[in-house]
Amino acid sequence: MIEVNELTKRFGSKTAVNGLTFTVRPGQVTGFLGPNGAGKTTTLRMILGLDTPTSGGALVGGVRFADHPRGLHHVGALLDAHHVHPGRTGRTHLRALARSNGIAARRVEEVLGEVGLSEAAERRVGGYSLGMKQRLGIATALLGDPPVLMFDEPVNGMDPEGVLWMRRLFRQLAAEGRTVFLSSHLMSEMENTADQLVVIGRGELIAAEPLRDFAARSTRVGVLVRTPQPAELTALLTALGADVRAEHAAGAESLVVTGLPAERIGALAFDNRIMLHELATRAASLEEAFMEMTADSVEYLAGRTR
Ligand SMILES: Nc1ncnc2c1ncn2[C@@H]1O[C@H](COP(=O)(O)OP(=O)(O)OP(=O)(O)O)[C@@H](O)[C@H]1O
Repeated sequence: MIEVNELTKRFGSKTAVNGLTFTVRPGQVTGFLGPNGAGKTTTLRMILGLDTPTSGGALVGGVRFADHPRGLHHVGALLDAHHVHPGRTGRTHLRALARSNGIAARRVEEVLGEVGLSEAAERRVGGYSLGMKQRLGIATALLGDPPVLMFDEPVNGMDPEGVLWMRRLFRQLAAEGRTVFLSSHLMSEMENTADQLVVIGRGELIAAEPLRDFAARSTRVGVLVRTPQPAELTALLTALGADVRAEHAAGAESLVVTGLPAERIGALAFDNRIMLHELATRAASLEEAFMEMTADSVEYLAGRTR
């Protein structure tokens, strides 16, 4: 379990993390989401005792990380995959860590196998691809068989097969009863992986809830309508108080209507001899819910700086 309480971090006049409070529970995968610069890495670093909070604090397994002598047995983390000496081989890197943490050399071979690096173990890390470095970072996190695992943007640089492997691994680690906390700036990476979400923007908490609840809160749930008479239908729909937005997807012009059910829209079109090519209720897209809820907190928008 990770408990974050009123965590705040200022760098000079910049507030990177502002009064964050949330809990990450064991037995589930929790996604830590926010646009670039939202404060995810700073939060993870404070949880790990690598940055000192300006105020507030974080507990891992009920204790402050800095107070815990058992290091890798307590929490496993992947923060920066490049943070490995390039001249070392994967195996030497893991063996050195195992030795300094009182972990048997046998465990190094186990984790190398688990992350699929057994064959590359004798190669220098400097020649590893980013995906291989991420795998090595995951092996490092798993070395001490810890109950709590934290990964910062683990999917970066992974190929599609690697992404699938990683998803399965995270789900398996959670099924074993561990606390699994993953950061990402992309909702699509969480959609098939996370049970719970902690969403932040500009250092502040936006949501901490099950992924399903987060999706359901999207206001963009609507009805997709494709018609060769969009102007006529739009006029009728807006006269009834519906909200109509034109959307260009897959080479076709569509309308997304909110405020009226599909049945009413179909009946309205029929009564007014408007032809429909498609009429479908759209489920909430997680990507949309995320974009909508973090829209006010994106630091850098294309074309303008907020
Ligand atoms: N050491 C530092 N000194 C000054 N400002 C910092 C420092 N570290 C982070 N920041 C600022 O704090 C904010 C949060 O940064 P952080 O790296 O935690 O965000 P993030 O959510 O991890 O973003 P990304 O997805 O881009 O990694 C940013 O505006 C960043 O520029």
